[in-house]
Amino acid sequence: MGTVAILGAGVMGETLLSGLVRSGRSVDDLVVTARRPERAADLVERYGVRALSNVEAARAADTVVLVVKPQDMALLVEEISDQLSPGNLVVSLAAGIPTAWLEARLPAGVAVVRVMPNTPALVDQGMAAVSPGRSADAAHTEEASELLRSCGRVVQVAEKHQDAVTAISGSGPAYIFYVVEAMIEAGVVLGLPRPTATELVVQTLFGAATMMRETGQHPTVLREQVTSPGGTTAAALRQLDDHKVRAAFITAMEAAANRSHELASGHE
Ligand SMILES: NC(=O)C1=CN([C@@H]2O[C@H](COP(=O)(O)OP(=O)(O)OC[C@H]3O[C@@H](n4cnc5c(N)ncnc54)[C@H](OP(=O)(O)O)[C@@H]3O)[C@@H](O)[C@H]2O)C=CC1
Ligand SMILES: O=C(O)[C@@H]1CCC=N1
Repeated sequence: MGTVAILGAGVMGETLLSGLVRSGRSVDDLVVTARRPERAADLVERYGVRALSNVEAARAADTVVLVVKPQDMALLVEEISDQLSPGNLVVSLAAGIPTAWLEARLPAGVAVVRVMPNTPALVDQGMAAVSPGRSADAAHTEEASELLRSCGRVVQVAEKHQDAVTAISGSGPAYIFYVVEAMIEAGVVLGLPRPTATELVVQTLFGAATMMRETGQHPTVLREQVTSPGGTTAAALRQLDDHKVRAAFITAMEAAANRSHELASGHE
């Protein structure tokens, strides 16, 4: 795979960097860039990786991973475009930016793969979806998948589904943390010490997630197993239905997908 440059090593860029290092990738084959010198120095110190300018990194790399915010992408691509040629693979982790948008701003024939990762990659439990652009072949897609497989699972999806993927698994961890926060608050309202409420909720989430993965049973079946007739769970779920929580989740994820779609046209 040669040298991999991670351009814009913030939250997601560092998550990928750490996954590659944990999976045994030599730091000699990795370079990073950052906008702020203190951020670059911090990554150099903690990972032993080289930090370069965007232009130097693009020149040194075989695979260039773009991890700046969608709103910063146009400037970055303009800066590095001259350094790239069809021998390079460009992997974009940005929400909303189509491969065609990048291809139009890069030299003809440069392979582009669009990826939507998520932050649980930090603990090797990431979920990423990859979509090849027009000039990317199966080997390029595999190369991008291998990068993300260093820290979790990878599926390939048609690019038209990437806004939906972004809404579901890209942003997904935030919705789960939001639910966890609400449940912890409920425990506190009910009189539990906050650390106890936190432990109860986090282990319940971990247990429920493990059950879904290990039993392979549909969540509806697992929910029904908890819901005794006339019992406590039924009383709670009725309130969630009365408050249209399921509908709110669907509307929320539609909003996320719409926002992902908007980001390509440079909306602030
Ligand atoms: N966070 C997440 O859960 C996920 C994020 N993504 C995508 O990943 C991308 C990055 O998101 P995230 O990591 O959260 O954001 P961050 O702001 O944490 O990271 C982006 C980094 O890029 C730096 N940067 C901006 N412009 C340049 C530049 N021209 N040259 C070098 N570095 C630059 C920023 O510097 P500075 O610190 O100075 O602003 C920042 O450190 C986004 O496109 C997002 O859509 C995808 C899936 C999940
Ligand atoms: O909120 C965002 O825009 C990014 C993309 C998916 C998760 N975080």
